[in-house]
Amino acid sequence: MVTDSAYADSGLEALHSPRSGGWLAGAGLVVELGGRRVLDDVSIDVEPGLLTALTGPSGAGKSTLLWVLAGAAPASGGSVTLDGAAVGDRTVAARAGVVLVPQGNALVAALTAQENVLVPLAASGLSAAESRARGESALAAVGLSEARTHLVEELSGGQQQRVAVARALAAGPRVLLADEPTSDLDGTTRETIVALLAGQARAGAAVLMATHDPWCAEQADAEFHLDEGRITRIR
Ligand SMILES: Nc1ncnc2c1ncn2[C@@H]1O[C@H](COP(=O)(O)OP(=O)(O)OP(=O)(O)O)[C@@H](O)[C@H]1O
Repeated sequence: MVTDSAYADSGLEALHSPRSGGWLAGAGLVVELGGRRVLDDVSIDVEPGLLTALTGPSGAGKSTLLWVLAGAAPASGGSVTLDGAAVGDRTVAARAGVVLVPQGNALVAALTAQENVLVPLAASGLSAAESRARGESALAAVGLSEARTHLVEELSGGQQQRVAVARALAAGPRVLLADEPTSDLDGTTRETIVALLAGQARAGAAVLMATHDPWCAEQADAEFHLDEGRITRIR
């Protein structure tokens, strides 16, 4: 388990919005792609206050499940709810505080690290000063203060991954869905990122992390395992 002190050392506490976390639930989800059942009657609870791991082999359906839970991809069966209310499309889910860190980061390569973090904050209606403060704290927490003015296309894969996590944390999400957030990171940075995700959960958010990494899965409070579209709760 990642300790709270590891998180406190990150200096990110002040970022967390006082908004309480939401309980995100997928029930009986079915997704078919290319004639194949990628999610087969999948049910999952992403509970506020917990860091939950989603494990499983490559191609098991982890990314698909995260996208469906985020309202970013449709399911042909089942439902996704946040605190009992249906999660609509991505716009509605985003307004409700559901933040997705997709595999591949989805950063804008021609903007700086700082701009990538600030744009969604400004779009959410925060003042410029508040956005800047949150952005600086988030980038500092992932160890990228000095690189904040670098274009994303000039950053390494691991640095880009950290920018994507900083962008998500700065938003103060109620629900954070992170797809392989540590895949390109070295040991120490990996620990920092997992500590930040755990800290977000301690602050009340529901956090789901898809991961191939057994160490990352061990740090989580709960674990679901997907294999060939079928889900099992491990703990
Ligand atoms: N657009 C698509 N059309 C057809 N099949 C798809 C499509 N997107 C994904 N798939 C298939 O769905 C299955 C699940 O993919 P998904 O990316 O969700 O798995 P994953 O568990 O996240 O894998 P990884 O760990 O390698 O990222 C895979 O077999 C993949 O080939």
